[in-house]
Amino acid sequence: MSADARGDFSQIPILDVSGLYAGDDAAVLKVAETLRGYLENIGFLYVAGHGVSRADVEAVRSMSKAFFALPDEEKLKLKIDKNFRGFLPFAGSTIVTSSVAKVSKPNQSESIFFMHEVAADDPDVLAGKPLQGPNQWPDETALPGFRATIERYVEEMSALARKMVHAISISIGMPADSMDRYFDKPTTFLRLLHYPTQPAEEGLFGSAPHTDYGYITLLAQDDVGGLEVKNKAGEWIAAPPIPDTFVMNVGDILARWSNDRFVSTPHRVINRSGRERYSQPFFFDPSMDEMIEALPTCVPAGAEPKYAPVLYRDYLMERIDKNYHYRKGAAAAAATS
Ligand SMILES: O=C(O)CCC(=O)C(=O)O
Ligand SMILES: [Fe+2]
Repeated sequence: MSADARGDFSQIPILDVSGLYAGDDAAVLKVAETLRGYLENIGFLYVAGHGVSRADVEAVRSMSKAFFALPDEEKLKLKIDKNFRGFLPFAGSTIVTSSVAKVSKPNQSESIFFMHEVAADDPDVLAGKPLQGPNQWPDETALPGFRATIERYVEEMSALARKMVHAISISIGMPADSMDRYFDKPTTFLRLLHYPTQPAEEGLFGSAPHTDYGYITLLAQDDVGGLEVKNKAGEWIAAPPIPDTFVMNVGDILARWSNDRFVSTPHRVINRSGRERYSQPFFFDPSMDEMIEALPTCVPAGAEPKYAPVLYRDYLMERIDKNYHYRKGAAAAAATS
C-alpha cells in the first residue's frame, strides 16, 4: 500500500493469528508482516484463529447480562472506586479529551471495570500508587461463578495480548521479546458494557468518537452491531460482529511509542438497533511505572522523535481524571493537596 493509501479503507480486514501459536518462526513472521500493514494503514483488524473459545467469550457475556439486570441498588454497591474498579452508572463518562470530536454529551452506556488484581497489602497499594487495589466483585450468591468466569477470561485474553506484543515487536523490526519487559506487571482493564437502544439525537452516542488510551484493545461484541471506525476520508466504516473474532485496535500509547508509525484510529458506538447491546473490550497496557519513549526502529535516521518520553502512569491518569465524572472532585482535590 502506498503512503497515500494510509487511512484509506472501506472495510476492516481479518487476520488469522493461528501462526502465532504454531511454534514456528516462519509462521510468526508471516502473521507479523501482515499485521504491520494493518496497524500502519488502518489501526483496526479482526483477530481470528486465536486460542480463546467461544464458550469462554459467551460465558462473560452471560455474566455481564446478569450483572446489568440486577437492581440499581445492587449494582451501586460496587460503585467505581478511586482505583477505577467497579460499576460506572449510566451516562457516567464524557470523553472530553477526545481528539476527534467536540464531545459534550455523556456516553449512553453503563459499565463495570475489572483491572489487574492487586492485593490490599501489596507494596504498590501501601505506597499509595494510583489505580492499584483489589477488584470489586458481585456477591457470589447473587451471581454464582461470576468472579471465576471473569478471571479465567482475563487470563486467556492476557495470553493472547502477549502473543500480539510479540507480533507487534517483530512487525516494528525488533526481536519478538523486546517489548516483554514493559508488560511484566501489565495494566489491564476488562470493561463490560451495556448499551440500551438510544434515541437519534445530534451528538448523542453509546460511545462518542474517541481513540483508546493504551497499547492494544481486544474487543468481543454481541450480534447487535453499532461499532464504527473512521477512515481518512472521514467516513464511518461499520465494524460488524464476526463470530469467533476479536476486534483489535491500536491505542494512543502504541501510536506514540511507534512515533506514529501505527495509527490509533477513532471509533464510536451508536446503538439504534432497538435491542440492548453488550460488549467486552479488554485493554492491555504497559506497567504503570514504565517510561514510554519512541522505539528507535520507528525514528528515521537523523530525525527527532515526535513525542517526549512519558511515564505511562502520568499519561493514563490525565485521561482518566478528565473523562470520568466521578473523578472530577478527586482529581481536583489531589491537585491542590
Ligand atoms: O463497545 C464497543 O464496541 C466499543 C467500546 C469502546 O470503544 C471502548 O470502550 O473504548
Ligand atoms: Fe474504544
